[in-house]
Amino acid sequence: MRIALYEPDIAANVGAILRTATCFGVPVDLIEPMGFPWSRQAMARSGMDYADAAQVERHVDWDAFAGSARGRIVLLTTKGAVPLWDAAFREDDVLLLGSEGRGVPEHVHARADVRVVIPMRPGFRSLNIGVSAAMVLGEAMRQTGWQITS
Ligand SMILES: C[S@@+](CC[C@H](N)C(=O)[O-])C[C@H]1O[C@@H](n2cnc3c(N)ncnc32)[C@H](O)[C@@H]1O
Repeated sequence: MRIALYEPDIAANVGAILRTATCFGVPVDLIEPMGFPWSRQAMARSGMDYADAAQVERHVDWDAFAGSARGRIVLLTTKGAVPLWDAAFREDDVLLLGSEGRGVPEHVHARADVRVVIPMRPGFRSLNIGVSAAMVLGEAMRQTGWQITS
C-alpha cells in the first residue's frame, strides 16, 4: 500500500498525511509541482515531527510518477464510480489523492485503474484531503490485513 498526492497545495495537509502514513509504515509519493517549497524542515514546522522517519518519494511530474507506479492506481475522487464501502483493495494499491483546489485533471482521472468515492450527504462538495486519505487508508488496511512493521 502507498499513498500518492497529486500536486498538493497546502503544507499542513501534506504534513498531516505524512504523519498518518509514517505511523502505519506506508510510503508516500509526492507528485510535483506542489504549492509550497518542499523541505523536511517545513514538514517539521507544520507539525509533522516524524519527518525523519517518513518514507517519501518525490516525482517531478505526473508522467514521472505514472511511469514508475507499480500496482493499481486507486484514485480518491468525488467523481468516483465505486463507493468506498463496495471497494475491494489490494496490498499493492496506490491510493492517489488530488490537489486541494483542483482535484486531478481528466487524463489522470482516466488513467486510474479504480475510482473510489467516499459517500457524503447531498449538497456537500468534498472532504478535507487528509481526512479522505485516513478514511480510505484505514479501510484498505483493514481489508488487506496490512501488517505494521517497525
Ligand atoms: C479538497 S478535495 C478537492 C476538491 C476539488 N475541488 C475536486 O473537485 O476534486 C482534495 C482531495 O480529497 C479527496 N476527496 C475529498 N472528498 C472526497 C470524497 N468524498 N471521496 C473521495 N475522495 C475525496 C480527493 O482525492 C480530492 O481530490
